Amino acid sequence: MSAASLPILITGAGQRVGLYCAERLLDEGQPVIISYRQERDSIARLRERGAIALQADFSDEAGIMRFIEQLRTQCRGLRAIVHNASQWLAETPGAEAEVFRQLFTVHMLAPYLINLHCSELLLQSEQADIVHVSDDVVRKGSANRSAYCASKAGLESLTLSFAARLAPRIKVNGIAPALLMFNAGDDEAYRAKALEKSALGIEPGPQAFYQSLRYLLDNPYLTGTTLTLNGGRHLK
Ligand SMILES: NC(=O)C1=CN([C@@H]2O[C@H](COP(=O)(O)OP(=O)(O)OC[C@H]3O[C@@H](n4cnc5c(N)ncnc54)[C@H](OP(=O)(O)O)[C@@H]3O)[C@@H](O)[C@H]2O)C=CC1
Ligand SMILES: Nc1nc2c(c(=O)[nH]1)N=C([C@H](O)[C@@H](O)CO)CN2
Repeated sequence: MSAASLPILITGAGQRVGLYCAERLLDEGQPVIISYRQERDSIARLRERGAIALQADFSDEAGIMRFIEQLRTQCRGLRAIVHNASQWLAETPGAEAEVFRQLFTVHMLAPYLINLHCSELLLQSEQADIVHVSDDVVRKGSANRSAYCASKAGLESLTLSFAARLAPRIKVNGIAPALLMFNAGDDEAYRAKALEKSALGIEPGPQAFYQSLRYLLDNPYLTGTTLTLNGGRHLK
């Protein structure tokens, strides 16, 4: 079936980067399915534009499997799956194991189970892609967010494994961003320090990410690749 008519699934697209990508795909006439955890005004706007929005909490296996069952009733095939859902959690003292479990579940178990159970939907599309969203911090580790970093490193390993497992019919790649968008609570000192960490010193916004996603979706000769999108952080 022609790729253009089948939807692209973006997980965690109720806000920020995922929402921006969903809006841009809809602008281009691409059908979209999103998952979201919390109800937001953005969800209604996406539905008004024709997107299918499925509520899902990937904090345990049961929630992931409920989403997969819902998804399979909503579409007969998929053009691509973008594993964007993520929590940027630091380990809170005394709750380290629970934080680690949550991060492993959303960043590794959810993509793993969704890929296992939904790759047959991708096989309905002439062009088929899976995109894992990791983090440039995997490159050197993180003293402050070790569990987050480890879970994203595991996701990068899944990129390699699924690329080998699903070739040649399905391409599997990743994007490893550094700072894309600050959060509302980030103060000036934090912002200045974060900008200083890269050679280009900018907050690029979600459009830089979307350009990378477009590249992976449009290029037929890429699989098992994780794109660095970090403003030259590795040069500092
Ligand atoms: N923003 C940045 O500067 C950077 C982002 N990245 C990566 O890029 C991607 C997009 O970043 P950004 O837009 O900031 O991401 P967000 O922090 O906004 O998270 C995206 C969505 O993930 C959803 N989510 C979180 N936990 C769960 C869960 N357990 N089950 C289901 N959904 C969940 C949230 O849903 P809800 O809001 O409904 O709870 C949220 O809207 C992420 O993978 C992130 O790790 C990497 C480096 C830098
Ligand atoms: N799920 C999220 N992951 C990350 C976020 C975020 O807001 N949500 N933000 C970052 C930072 O921008 C970091 O890259 C620079 O300080 C990392 N991951």
